[in-house]
Formats: sequence, C-alpha cells, structure tokens
Amino acid sequence: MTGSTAVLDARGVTKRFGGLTAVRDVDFTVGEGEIVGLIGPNGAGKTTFFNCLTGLYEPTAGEVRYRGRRLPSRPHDVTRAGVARTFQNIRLFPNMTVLENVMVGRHCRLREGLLSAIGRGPRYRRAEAEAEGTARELLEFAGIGRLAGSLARNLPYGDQRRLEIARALASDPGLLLLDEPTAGMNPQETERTRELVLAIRDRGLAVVVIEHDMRFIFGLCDRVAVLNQGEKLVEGPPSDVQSDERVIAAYIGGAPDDDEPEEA
Ligand SMILES: Nc1ncnc2c1ncn2[C@@H]1O[C@H](COP(=O)(O)OP(=O)(O)OP(=O)(O)O)[C@@H](O)[C@H]1O
Repeated sequence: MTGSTAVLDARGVTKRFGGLTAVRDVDFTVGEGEIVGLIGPNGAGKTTFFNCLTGLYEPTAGEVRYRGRRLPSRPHDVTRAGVARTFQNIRLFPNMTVLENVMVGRHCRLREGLLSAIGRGPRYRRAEAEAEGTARELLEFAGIGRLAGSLARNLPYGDQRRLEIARALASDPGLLLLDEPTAGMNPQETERTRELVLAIRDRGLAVVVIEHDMRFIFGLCDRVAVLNQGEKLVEGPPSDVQSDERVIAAYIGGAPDDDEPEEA
C-alpha cells in the first residue's frame, strides 16, 4: 500500500504553549495512497499536531513537507499546496446551501474569485460553472447529492460531517486530514464514513484520521500512530498497535513502560 514517495513527511514537530509542550519531537510520514490513524487519550496532542500540519499553528520546532516541499505557513496556502482538512467541531457556513458550501471549498483552485462581486464576465461564469459541476459531483460522491439545495444548518449531523468532507475534497487535495469524522455518529453512519474514506483513497488520496472510535480506526487504517502526552508512543499496523501494552497502559492511565524503545 505504501508507495515510495512520502506524501507527508513531518520531522521533529514540537509545539509549546508557554510552559506546556503539547507536541514533542514527533516524526510522522504518510505514503502514497495510505490511510493512517492518529490516536491517543484526551489531551495527547492530536489536534495540536494536525494544526501544525495545516498552518493553523506554527510549530515551535521541526518541519513539515508535502511531496518533498516544505509546507507554507498559512492555512489557505497549505490548502492550495494540496493538504485539506476537516475539523473536530464542524465548520460549515450554516446559512449557505450545501452546494454553495462545496463551491467555496473549490475557491482556492480558481483564478477567478467566486466571492468577488466584480468582473462577472464570461471567464467568471465559466469558472463558476466548472466549480458547480465539480461540487455536484463531489456531493454525489459523498452520498448527499440530493441535499444540494438545502441550507447546511438543516442537515442532520452525519450529513454535515459528509458535507465537510465534500468541501475539503473540493480543493483537490492529495492529502486529507480528518479530525474525528465519526464523532456523534450512530453505527450505520460510522460504517458509511468508513466506506467513504476507502472511496477517497481509491480516488488517489492519502488520508490521516484522528478518531477515538478504536474499532473504526483499527478496521480502516493501514497504519496507526499513537500519541501520548505529546509524544509518539508507538506506530505500526493496527494488529500490532492494538495489542501493544504501552498503548493499553496509556489508555487506562497507567505509565507507559519507559524501558521499551520507541519505534521510529
Ligand atoms: N491553544 C492552546 N493553548 C494552550 N494549550 C493548548 C492549546 N491547544 C491545546 N492545548 C493543550 O495542549 C494539549 C493537547 O491538546 P489537543 O487538543 O491537541 O489534544 P487532543 O489529543 O486533540 O485531545 P482530544 O482527543 O481531547 O481532542 C492539552 O493539554 C491542551 O490543553
């Protein structure tokens, strides 16, 4: 599954908030077409690490490369470079339609500003038609095509999460970062999300998923990395990680076995 090119290569990423080191010296790579899980107890630093990958936070130390090139420091530029994400707390435009939400996600790929009120000439209309076509295709892909005209705020929770994913895909990324995509979902919705992530990989993307639902993570991912107190504790195939005593200890609140060397 892992290709030779690293899609994402994060080295020595550290993020400090004053005296608190939320992420400490984390190395993390994602290969072509891989689905990698990022797990860890509450407060382990997972979202902070995501934020360091997507330009929301500037790492205190370390560097992040996407397909060999150092990622820019601002979120919009990171999206343009090819890294898209969803958020733990859904961030949609609630009073825009489902279709419009996805078209906004397409915005960074268009030379013509969709939100600009000026210059609505033929080039603008062509760009808008292209954005709409792409958005409709992505809504179908995400299984919510029938909801294109609904206001985002009227969607059931599970569909809002799917819309967030469709919007992220609209920026045409090579890497998608999903922060708790199944939070609050029932088992059927969770299963549909698993199928959607697999279909996203089939489109040629690499995916990183933060999730608390272990069954989801271990059933979906090619590889899983575990963060604990800001550090990478273990990384490997789901079957290894699942049975690793250090991981079990971290989750039940015990001290991990410090004598065990960490895997690279
Ligand atoms: N902006 C911030 N300022 C100060 N401390 C922060 C900030 N963001 C996160 N932290 C702290 O960094 C640590 C890691 O938090 P983070 O949210 O990254 O963990 P997490 O693994 O995503 O947790 P959860 O699973 O509960 O979402 C926590 O101690 C948190 O309180």
